[in-house]
Amino acid sequence: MSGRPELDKDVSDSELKRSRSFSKSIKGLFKSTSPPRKAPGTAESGGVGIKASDKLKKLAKSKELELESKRRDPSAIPPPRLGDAPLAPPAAAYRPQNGHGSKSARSHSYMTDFGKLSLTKQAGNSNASQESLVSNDDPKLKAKHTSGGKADFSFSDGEESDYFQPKAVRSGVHDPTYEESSIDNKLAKTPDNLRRVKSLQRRSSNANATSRSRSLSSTSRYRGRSPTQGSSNTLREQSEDENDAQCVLKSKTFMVFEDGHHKHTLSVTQIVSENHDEDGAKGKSMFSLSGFFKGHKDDERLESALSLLPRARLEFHKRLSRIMDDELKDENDEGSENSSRKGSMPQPVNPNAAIGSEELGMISKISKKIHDGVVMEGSVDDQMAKKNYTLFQKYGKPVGVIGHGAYGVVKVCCIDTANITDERSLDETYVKGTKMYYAVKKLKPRTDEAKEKFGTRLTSEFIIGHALSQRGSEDHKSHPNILKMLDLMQTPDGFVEVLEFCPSGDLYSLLARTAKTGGLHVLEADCYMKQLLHGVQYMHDHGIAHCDLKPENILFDPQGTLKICDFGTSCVFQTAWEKQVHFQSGAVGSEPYVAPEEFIAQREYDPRYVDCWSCGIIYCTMVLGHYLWKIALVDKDPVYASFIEEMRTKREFSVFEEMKHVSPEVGRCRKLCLYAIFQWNPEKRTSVEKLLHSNWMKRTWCCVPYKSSKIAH
Ligand SMILES: Nc1ncnc2c1ncn2[C@@H]1O[C@H](COP(=O)(O)OP(=O)(O)OP(=O)(O)O)[C@@H](O)[C@H]1O
Repeated sequence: MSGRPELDKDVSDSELKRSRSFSKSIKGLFKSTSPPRKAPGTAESGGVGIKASDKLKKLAKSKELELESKRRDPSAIPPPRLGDAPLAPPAAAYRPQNGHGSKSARSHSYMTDFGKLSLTKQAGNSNASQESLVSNDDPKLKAKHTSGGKADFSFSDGEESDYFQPKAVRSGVHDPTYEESSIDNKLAKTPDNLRRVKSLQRRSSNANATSRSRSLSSTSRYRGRSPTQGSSNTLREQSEDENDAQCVLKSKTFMVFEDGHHKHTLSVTQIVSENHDEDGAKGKSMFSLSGFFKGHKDDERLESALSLLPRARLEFHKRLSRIMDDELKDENDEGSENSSRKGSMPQPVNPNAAIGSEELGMISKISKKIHDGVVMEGSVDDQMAKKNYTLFQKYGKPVGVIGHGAYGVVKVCCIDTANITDERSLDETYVKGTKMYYAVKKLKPRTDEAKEKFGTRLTSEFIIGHALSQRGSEDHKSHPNILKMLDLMQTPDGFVEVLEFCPSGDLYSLLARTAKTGGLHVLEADCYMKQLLHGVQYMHDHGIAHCDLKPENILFDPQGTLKICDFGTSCVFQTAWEKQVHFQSGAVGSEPYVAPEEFIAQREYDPRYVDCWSCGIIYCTMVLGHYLWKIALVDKDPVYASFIEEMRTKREFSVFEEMKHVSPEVGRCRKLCLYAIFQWNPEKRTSVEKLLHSNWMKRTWCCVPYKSSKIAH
């Protein structure tokens, strides 16, 4: 998302291009050009899958142990090699500039929009605000981990053995009575607190039931602990919280209770609190003529938008198979050249992949639409109108503008379910009272953009988003941390995507808002990190890497459920027909979040490890309140250069060493994870999956229960 000025102007100046496009990956399905690659973290040789089979795992075990012992060697981060230009600058480039030596680098800040706090000041502030909780830490634990200073660049033995953990943790329901050393649990150890925890757990299940008011699709297996809104529910829960557990920390966006649980209290955009009439006009400010004339013509075009998806709400795969069949039928009719394609379609070997034959059919259909241009000049296609609701009929009228993207405006549409008389299924989104809100993102080619490029971007963004939205579990429910892509509609002058609406904005805005008050609380950041990792892992499980993870592409609902969005530059590293992981080359994304291997010319990299790096940077941005560095190139960024230098000479990085946590033990686990993430050599880097199994994440209280996730909670 780039609907706002970038954090740093330089970032947009040097826009990074994508070397391996989505379409290229798709083309590669039938005519594979790149040989199967062995991905780091996969044990299989030859046809490499995301995960090694059990048998192969056993076979590889001895090798893994050997590798593991090597990884524990502090020299795992090698010094930059001269051969690795541009990562290896002349020696002078390593020298601290402007006084930003290894220590003073901490006071260097690239901070622009988040506020003018330097790192030193920021750390000081947040430490002070968190001090009250530190005293609750178990002194035994403190003593136990006094050694926890130096980085060993890997997880401790405990991290690995905890992989096979008791059911209570694996179930995905956070069980504070299990996690011995978590700060949350320590706080919950007194009989009084245990009683409160039980009461909270009971309430949690009640809340799950009431949360249905939030979404009309009540079958979702992923449900947040607290109901979205519906003022009575919110008020009831709030008062129960206050009765049951005393609030020990409160900020504008976050509350921590003495028993360790927390609650996010994100503000909601004004658009949803305004009262809109049937025509989408605001109840009070009806005479805002400028607004009326500005949006009017545009809205007219939106009104006639029709879905490119079939109307009937069949099961996802049936729905898409139908498109596929139609498409193949069309192609067969067109000529004998294509007629053999159906028969020669390879059998899927990877059922988890988000991109399968259904998506391929959709890509073909959408690409054709884009290529043929606008077919609905000025009026609604009669045939389609019979089958389809228009945008206004299905998603309501626009009630406001939520953002300006690089490719068009993002509007909010609202439909009052009380006025719906026919039988129809409604897509899951933000609900307030009887009103449902959708984000409607207009997509049109930039003036200088070639049709083909626009087509690639559109299909990438929509197909990947839509496929991920539908494949959350066995019963095709979505994942809580992936923004739902609900529909793609065609207007007389372009296309619009209909998205689940997130009324609490994006992480970038949240960081900007909270910068004045000391930034996010560390427990708040930890919870978001855990959600982010879950969302990214889910993408990776389905053969997709995001490749542009940054605060602008992370949205929130008011309860703090994090949603990853914007799949326009995502990479399909594995489709339904592939066992191997496809690597890519060339830098993609925003500079501060781009992993170092992406800058190495001609070097192919595993996109999953790039996502892992970006998650680490996002986390640091959340806790520091500013970028960790401007770009991961030693000759361009003195802070990154000092990171490399400090790691080489001292095997630690002062910024990570000085990051405070409310629990020293959790802080120690976190530090190990940070060192494991920021391995500039991707082959030595940890993975998102390993991070989710780390002691840091296991000790992190997360407010989203991942019931059907295979990842331990
Ligand atoms: N579903 C949504 N709910 C709430 N706000 C949204 C939603 N989608 C987008 N926004 C807001 O609109 C702004 C612009 O979004 P958009 O996706 O167009 O950005 P973009 O990155 O420029 O797009 P693109 O990457 O396609 O160029 C975002 O900054 C975000 O805050």
